[in-house]
Amino acid sequence: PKADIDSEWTGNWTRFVNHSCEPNARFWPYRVGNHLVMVVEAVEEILAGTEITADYGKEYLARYGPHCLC
Ligand SMILES: C[S@@+](CC[C@H](N)C(=O)[O-])C[C@H]1O[C@@H](n2cnc3c(N)ncnc32)[C@H](O)[C@@H]1O
Repeated sequence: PKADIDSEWTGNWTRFVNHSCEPNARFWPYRVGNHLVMVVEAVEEILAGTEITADYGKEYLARYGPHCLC
């Protein structure tokens, strides 16, 4: 099943994760009991002060426009 998570109006710090074609983290779904949660998981060492980015995926970019700056 597919689900959309919209963080436009509420959320935590993860709502500020921007897209990158060379991301240092990824959105990764986990099921916790009956809940589907999305975690932000590092895919490489991220030094303090580095912007955390993730690949939004083709579907998002096709729908909302190419935000890719690389
Ligand atoms: C989840 S929000 C990310 C946080 C947002 N930049 C902010 O300051 O609230 C997603 C939105 O951020 C912007 N965005 C994300 N990645 C971007 C990028 N690489 N270049 C330009 N805009 C980006 C787009 O407007 C996108 O719809």
